[in-house]
Amino acid sequence: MVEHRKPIPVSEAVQKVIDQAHLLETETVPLEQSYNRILAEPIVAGHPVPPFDRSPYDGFAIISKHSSGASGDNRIRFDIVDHIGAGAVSEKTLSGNQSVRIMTGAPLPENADAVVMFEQTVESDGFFTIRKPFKPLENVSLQGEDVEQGETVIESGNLIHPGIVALLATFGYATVRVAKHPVVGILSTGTELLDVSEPLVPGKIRNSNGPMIAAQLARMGIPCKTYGLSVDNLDESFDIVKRAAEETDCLITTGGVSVGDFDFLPAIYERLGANVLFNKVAMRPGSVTTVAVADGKYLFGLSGNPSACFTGFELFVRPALLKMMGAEKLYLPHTKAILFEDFDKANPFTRFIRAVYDGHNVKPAGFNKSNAVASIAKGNSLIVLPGGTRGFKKGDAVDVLLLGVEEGSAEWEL
Ligand SMILES: Nc1nc2c(c(=O)[nH]1)N[C@H]1C(S)=C(S)[C@@H](COP(=O)(O)OP(=O)(O)OC[C@H]3O[C@@H](n4cnc5c(N)ncnc54)[C@H](O)[C@@H]3O)O[C@H]1N2
Ligand code: MOO
Ligand SMILES: [Mg+2]
Repeated sequence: MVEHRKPIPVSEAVQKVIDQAHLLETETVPLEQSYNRILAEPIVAGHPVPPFDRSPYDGFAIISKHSSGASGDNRIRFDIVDHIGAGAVSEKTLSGNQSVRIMTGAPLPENADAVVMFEQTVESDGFFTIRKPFKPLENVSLQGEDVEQGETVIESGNLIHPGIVALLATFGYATVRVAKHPVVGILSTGTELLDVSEPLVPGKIRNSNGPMIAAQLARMGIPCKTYGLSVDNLDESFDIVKRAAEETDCLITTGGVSVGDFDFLPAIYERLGANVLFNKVAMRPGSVTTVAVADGKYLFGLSGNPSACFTGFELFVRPALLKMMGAEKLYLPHTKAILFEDFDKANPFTRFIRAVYDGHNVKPAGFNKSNAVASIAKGNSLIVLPGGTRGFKKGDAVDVLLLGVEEGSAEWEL
């Protein structure tokens, strides 16, 4: 008799999954290898930025009070007593109408408190004149105006993106403490599966899920072990899953999780004594997505249908791996967008539709069945339509989850 499974809401399923995450250890990597890793220490400013008062322009450093009263009819003259570029420090201490010719990034000389841009002067040999008064600190980048010494600028748990790399470099982090990567395995199950280099033969298809998931992991900067293909045979599949689970923190299988005669993952979980968190989610595609935990290891049983498999990774695997790495922002970023075409199908379950989002409008990325592959290739986002609804019209505001965006969201907003 066919097993009847009880679907649970997507948000509950996501919560159940991340609740099982155990924190991985940390390691130190060279700054050049830190991109896309999860920061495992706060970035604390070891010095102010900028570290000294400096000129933001190419021009002349002056004492502002000596410019008072300057006008078109009363040009005020300053003598040039020194000349410095960025990297040099002037030995001069200004007094009266003295000035230093100074380039962008150079520290202000002693007593100077304003900078006149070249464009604001008329220059002659050894002096220049100006036609407007300057205020104290006019055209000065003050020490610490960007970051104060001792400030925690970025908290632990953030993803290291290029801006964070710049900040790390600013403070001299030649090495950075980051979360270790989880060891993730991928096993594609299905007697029908061929390797990508094999020619098609009747009844068979090429394995697209395995390479797709490896790329989804690569997008997160996470390497993987691939366990290749396994035929739908309980004993054989059990042996591979058992070994793979021992060798990894997280094993992702695809296929074999539904109620078919050759869907063996449910039996494998049982034989392993795994704790099945759920085996039915109120979502389409991916309703049969199953997640289990055995000996502290995640076993993600993603559906074999490519669109369901893709969605299952983004919704469940991604936040779980991020949580293991101590990340703060676990979820795909969410936005609202305007539906660009009618969507008349009923949504008994929450529906995730591969879609193209252009910053304002969103529309389904073509053929949108669970077994579709082209719409995964064309989409850059997922439209989310709540369960129990139907009849969305062009012009309606809908929820959208963005794919492939560096910075995630700290909240599950759906
Ligand atoms: N009687 C029922 N039948 C089905 C149900 C159900 O509730 N009752 N659920 C359907 C839903 S929904 C889905 S989704 C699929 C899920 O099936 P499985 O996860 O067990 O996956 P398979 O049966 O192994 O494969 C499904 C489909 O995907 C193709 N596939 C598998 N692996 C790959 C791969 N690595 N690369 C590309 N394509 C792959 C496979 O050939 C099948 O066409 O079950 C429904 N049935
Ligand atoms: O699990 Mo299936 O993908 O809902 O269509
Ligand atoms: Mg099946």
